[in-house]
Amino acid sequence: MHNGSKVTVVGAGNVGATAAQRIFDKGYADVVLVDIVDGLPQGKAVDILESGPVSGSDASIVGANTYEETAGSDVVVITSGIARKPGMSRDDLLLTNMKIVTSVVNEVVAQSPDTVLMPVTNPLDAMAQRAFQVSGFPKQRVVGMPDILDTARFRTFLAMERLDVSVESIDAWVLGGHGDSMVPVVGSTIVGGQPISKLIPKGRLDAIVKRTQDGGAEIVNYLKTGSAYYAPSLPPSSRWSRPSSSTRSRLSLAPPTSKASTDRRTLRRSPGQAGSERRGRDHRVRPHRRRIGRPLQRSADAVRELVEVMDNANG
Ligand SMILES: NC(=O)C1=CN([C@@H]2O[C@H](COP(=O)(O)OP(=O)(O)OC[C@H]3O[C@@H](n4cnc5c(N)ncnc54)[C@H](O)[C@@H]3O)[C@@H](O)[C@H]2O)C=CC1
Ligand SMILES: CC(=O)C(=O)O
Repeated sequence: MHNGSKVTVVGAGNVGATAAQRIFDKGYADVVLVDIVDGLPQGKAVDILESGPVSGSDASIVGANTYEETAGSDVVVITSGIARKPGMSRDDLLLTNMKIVTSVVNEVVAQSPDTVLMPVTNPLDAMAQRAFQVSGFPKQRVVGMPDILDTARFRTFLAMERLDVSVESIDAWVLGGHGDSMVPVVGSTIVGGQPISKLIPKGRLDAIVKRTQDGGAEIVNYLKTGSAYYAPSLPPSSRWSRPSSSTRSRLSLAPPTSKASTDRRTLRRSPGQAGSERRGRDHRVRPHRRRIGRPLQRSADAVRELVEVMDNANG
């Protein structure tokens, strides 16, 4: 059932182990699960492997505390790092996770120089930027995950408004960074061919936008000892192997060579699929640029501040 691809997942905690399980279950790739905790990735990998006869997966999965097994990975998903607790923002994780992501990227790139890096660790935009800097990869090979999550949350909350349609019929987009200032684009949200503003009153839409922006905090406040991991562990690699009409956009990052270029590049979540889809998306978002321009600028500023803190920390 698997297709010969190899995905490494670094971090065998909540997000990493769940992502590994999903990739394995679907047979998208053989999986290497890496963690610094002795026995943790090995134990989880064997446990997942033993589920193969039940899930019907013939993929392989191994756990490791070092990186030799990861050699030749097509994709490396980076989930290693600390997660926030109630009262913390994603940004509070910055310097601790910067050091972890830096060392992990050095290790994985040494083994898989042609891989695609997919950082998940928070604060995501800053970590993706870090991975980009440390790896020296072209921006197309450093792809942050969160817009899949943010957009999934937005679509879920819209679907809860008794629209009586499948979530698959809700075509929506969230732009900007994966932080409190993310920008759900109400103006380009379409349900069954209808603009969302025709189906849901403005007050409710405002509340849905806010709930999407606070989606991570909502779950942290329930869990108290960690953050969300089921929705965040959607295996993005499946998007590459199985593109569909509901393919979401992805965030790619480029170097902050100037304020303007940081804004433009940091905030462009480029569809990771066909050029035709990209043109379609641009066409849909362009009319709303004026309305979302300022919120996107705020989101870019927030990301830039984090990148500057990292640069000053010189880690
Ligand atoms: N961008 C996004 O949308 C999301 C990001 N996250 C972030 O993902 C990260 C992981 O979250 P969880 O899995 O819930 O945390 P967790 O605490 O369950 O797992 C983290 C794992 O990383 C491992 N680790 C730490 N340092 C390491 C290193 N140097 N090398 C290898 N492994 C190392 C730990 O041993 C632990 O097993 C957090 O930073 C969290 O904020 C979580 C959900 C969504
Ligand atoms: C953890 C996180 O970033 C989220 O749930 O959005």
